Amino acid sequence: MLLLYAGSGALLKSLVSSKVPVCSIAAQLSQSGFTKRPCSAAHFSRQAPAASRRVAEGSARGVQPRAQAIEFDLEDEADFEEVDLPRKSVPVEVRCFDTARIHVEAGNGGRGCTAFRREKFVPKGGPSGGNGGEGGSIWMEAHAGLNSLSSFRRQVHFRATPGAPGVGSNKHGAGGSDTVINVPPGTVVRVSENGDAHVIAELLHAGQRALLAAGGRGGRGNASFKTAADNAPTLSEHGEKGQEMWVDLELKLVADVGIIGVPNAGKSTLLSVVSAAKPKVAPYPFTTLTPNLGVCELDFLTTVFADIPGLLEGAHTGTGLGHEFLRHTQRCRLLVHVVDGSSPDPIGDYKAIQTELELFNPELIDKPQVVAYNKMDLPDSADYADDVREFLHQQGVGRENIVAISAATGQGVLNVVRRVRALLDEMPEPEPQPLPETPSIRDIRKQRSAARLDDFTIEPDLGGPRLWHVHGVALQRFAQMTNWDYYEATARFQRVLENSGVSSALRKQGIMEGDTVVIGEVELEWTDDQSEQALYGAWKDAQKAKGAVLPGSARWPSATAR
Ligand SMILES: Nc1nc2c(ncn2[C@@H]2O[C@H](COP(=O)(O)OP(=O)(O)OP(=O)(O)O)[C@@H](O)[C@H]2O)c(=O)[nH]1
Ligand SMILES: [Mg+2]
Repeated sequence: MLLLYAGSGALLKSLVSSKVPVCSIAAQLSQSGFTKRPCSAAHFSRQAPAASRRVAEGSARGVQPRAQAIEFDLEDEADFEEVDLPRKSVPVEVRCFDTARIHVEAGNGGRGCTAFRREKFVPKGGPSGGNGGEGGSIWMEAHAGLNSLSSFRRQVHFRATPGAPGVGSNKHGAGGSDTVINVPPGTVVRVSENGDAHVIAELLHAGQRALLAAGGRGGRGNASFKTAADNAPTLSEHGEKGQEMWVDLELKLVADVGIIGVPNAGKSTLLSVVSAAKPKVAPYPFTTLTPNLGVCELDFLTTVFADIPGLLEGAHTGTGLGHEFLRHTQRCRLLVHVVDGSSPDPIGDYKAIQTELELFNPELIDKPQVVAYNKMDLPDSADYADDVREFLHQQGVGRENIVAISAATGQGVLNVVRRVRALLDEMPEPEPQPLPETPSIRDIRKQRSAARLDDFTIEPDLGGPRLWHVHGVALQRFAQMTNWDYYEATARFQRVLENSGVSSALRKQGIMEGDTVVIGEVELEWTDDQSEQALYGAWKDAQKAKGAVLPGSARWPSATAR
């Protein structure tokens, strides 16, 4: 025969009423992350005497016992039939409340224009194509009114608008508009490159902004290519592509005090008493799924409290979303550990949470802690307060840091706040953390233009159709911005291939007539004939194959005259 003592959790209640065998209850509970008490028979036997004594004492005093005992007959096979219980899992909405992965795409630059000034009495008016506008950028801003990343469940992709194309009469295109993504203060932004994640921004204070993706540069119009040698160029560029990437967001709340404890201990109730916050309070575990913040004012000093969702045994391994919840404690200067006095084993609860803190991050256990022994208004809790206090003292917790409270009636809550304030005052002011430098658009542009055209690598792929991949940041951008509709642009690209050493490197590696050279998204066919006629012929054929009408006219100085 085995005794199972069930506490006040809704899950336990449902299991208790369904009278499921102990083994399947244990399996169900551990599956659901509830690895607490009912895990092993050994644990039951340790708890059982104390709990039955308390139940008996409670009934003697006419108190409704909060723990129920159910008997299972190990001999009776009927008790061991498999029962199909609905699997309790953590609700879906918590899955991404403090981490999120989003895709940001800045706007492309606008296309440059090829145009010539045509005006009565102004013969040979010259090139007048304007430049394209810059693409909009993506910014991230910390917003004081937010406390979770849950909005990113609904929206994952963020785009900024592209720049407008340039037009004739030297009119430049308008810039695209920026997109600002609001996040709660305490958000860390990471980018993964080749499996390595590095922080690109950390938004700690409301109003702080960081650039995530810079918009592309506008393409130059033909007026920009006018030189003494070529005063009527037909050449213009496409706009540069805006940066795009997947970024990982992680929220680590910024609060002075973190309220921690097992589920249902009364953490949210405590927050609602010490501050004007109105978190949901309910008599079942996991009422709180996203941390709540509250501001408490005492002696003209404000303290920010964070009510962290309940932690379970095994939280450091991620059980019951432990990682997500524990992460929030990292930035708190001090912890208030709420112990549920009405729990069958308050000391076990305390120890379990301390172990989880230590296993998650040993620094957490060194944070100053105030232990709030809660629910003192209940007779059971009050009876065991002294035992618990003595135990905590033996564990090294200073007597002044153990406060018996009743969050529901407000008894002792002021003492908690006073103690918290005293500890905070004793602590040195936190040094302002150096924020990671977030590059400005100018920095990003500088960085991009620092890339050199002769900095490239060649990767042959001769297995099937003979391909030669040429990798190089500057070269790929050059290919992307080249407007192949104009012969002059094609000829310019050809010159760049020669001058940067790509052509000679390809020749050296044994490229053959008809092979394909891939540069970014552009594919070119290799021919050994490097004469201008051959290049023009190839360009003209490509344009015809595209069905493009060759630009220009008999009056317009263009390649069609050739
Ligand atoms: N009698 C009594 N009940 C309390 C006290 N504090 C909290 N409770 C009750 O305990 C239950 C749980 O309270 P919550 O504040 O939601 O507990 P929590 O720790 O935030 O729970 P989770 O968010 O689920 O982790 C509620 O029914 C509260 O009314 C108290 O001091 N005395
Ligand atoms: Mg709560």
